[in-house]
Amino acid sequence: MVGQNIMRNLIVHTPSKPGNLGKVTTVIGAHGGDIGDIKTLKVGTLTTIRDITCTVEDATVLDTIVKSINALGNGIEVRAISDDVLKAHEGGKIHMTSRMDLHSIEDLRRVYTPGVASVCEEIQRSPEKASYYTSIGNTVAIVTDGTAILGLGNIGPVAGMPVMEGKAVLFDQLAGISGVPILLDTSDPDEVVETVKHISQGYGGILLEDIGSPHCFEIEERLKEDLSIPVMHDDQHGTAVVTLAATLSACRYAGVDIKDAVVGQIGLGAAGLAICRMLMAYGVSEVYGTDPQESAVMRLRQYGGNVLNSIEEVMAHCDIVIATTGVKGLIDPSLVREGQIILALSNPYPEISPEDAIAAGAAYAADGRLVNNILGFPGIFRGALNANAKDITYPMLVAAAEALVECTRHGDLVPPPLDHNVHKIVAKAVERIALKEMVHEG
Ligand SMILES: NC(=O)c1ccc[n+]([C@@H]2O[C@H](COP(=O)([O-])OP(=O)(O)OC[C@H]3O[C@@H](n4cnc5c(N)ncnc54)[C@H](O)[C@@H]3O)[C@@H](O)[C@H]2O)c1
Ligand SMILES: O=C(O)C[C@H](O)C(=O)O
Ligand SMILES: [Mg+2]
Repeated sequence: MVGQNIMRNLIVHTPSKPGNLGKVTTVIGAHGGDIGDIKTLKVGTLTTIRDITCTVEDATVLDTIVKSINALGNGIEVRAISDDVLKAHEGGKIHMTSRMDLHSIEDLRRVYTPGVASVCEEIQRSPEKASYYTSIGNTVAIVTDGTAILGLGNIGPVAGMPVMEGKAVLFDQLAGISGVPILLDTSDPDEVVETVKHISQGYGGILLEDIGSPHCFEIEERLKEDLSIPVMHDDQHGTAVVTLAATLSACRYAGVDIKDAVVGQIGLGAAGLAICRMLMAYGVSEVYGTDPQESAVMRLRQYGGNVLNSIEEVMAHCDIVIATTGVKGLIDPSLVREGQIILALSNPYPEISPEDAIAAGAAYAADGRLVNNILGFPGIFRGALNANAKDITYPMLVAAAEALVECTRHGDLVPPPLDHNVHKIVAKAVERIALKEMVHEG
């Protein structure tokens, strides 16, 4: 559903009689509202109160829905509309907490002065003990310059903070990692690299997030080169891992060897170029891409990809089409061919909705809510930190993608993002490869 832009909660009162909820949901659906959760807040003898989560295209549609529900009459009424998304963000989504309780002066002396001094000295004598006696080894900096926040563009790091806090929530809940947002007021690669290098000793890893192309490429390459902790640009490699997993599953259902698949990538920025590179490195021989920016197209050529001139050409030529342009509704349903696989991954709005793609003949279709790097970065970093890896390598990323395929139920493209077991399996697979690589190096 392209354009399902706003989510609101409708507090609806109905007389406590069967059939009234049905009337309300019918009205919402008839006007194009997408119903999420329905919570019953109160069942009284006379009145039932429900909280209905509803996603709609814009405020006008919402207004029409509310008026139409109220027009049902007979005591059916929308009593309040609340914005639960904004409410959930009040005060921010994260908070640094202590792992120790302070109950006594003794606790204080152990946790803080003077006891703490001996731990400082211990680390001074043996710096490697910092990973044991501090939280550094389990903390990842989430670094952004705010230049490519989702598909919203260059809205700046402060406006992008809710996304960074979101990534920290996912790190914590899915991988037990502390994620600390770092907002940079510069996009200059020299300055970004210098700044991140200067703060890096406080972290076990660096997740670069929503840094736009092309400067993201240089920044990531230089930081990987200069730092001896794992560095990964999520929008490049986290996305590529999950997309490879989805592509592997899709090929399996279509009975096609991924190496023989004809893949087209629309948008060759951070996500798109990394997806192409990942698929080519995995052995897909026919990878095509398109992008209005000549420099983006040149980069694809450099890595051995083929260039097509338009979206129409990609849609006409490729069996699997992946889009990461940030442009809502870019793919016209008339371009979709029977049996095609369409992954329209831009957030918050896909290039074509899965429903429209399927209706137009696609065999499989997904958007960026489903095929999302949430399935990649938490487990990848958990595995890398567990192994004490100095880098995140291509074999570690492939292991993550293959672990995701293993966890995918038949008929789905990727596993459910909130299944903690999935993230554990990804982490284990990444850790195994990291340890193997370290043995080879050592
Ligand atoms: N689902 C996920 O997990 C996931 C992960 C990363 C990025 N994304 C989404 O992908 C989108 C792009 O992110 P990014 O970090 O790669 O941004 P980016 O700015 O680096 O890249 C966007 C690219 O799309 C190109 N583009 C714009 N209009 C186009 C058009 N009409 N045809 C072809 N190409 C076009 C641009 O020239 C640019 O090269 C965003 O919406 C983001 O939310 C999704
Ligand atoms: O944040 C997401 O949902 C995925 C991705 O990192 C994006 O930028 O869209
Ligand atoms: Mg991102």
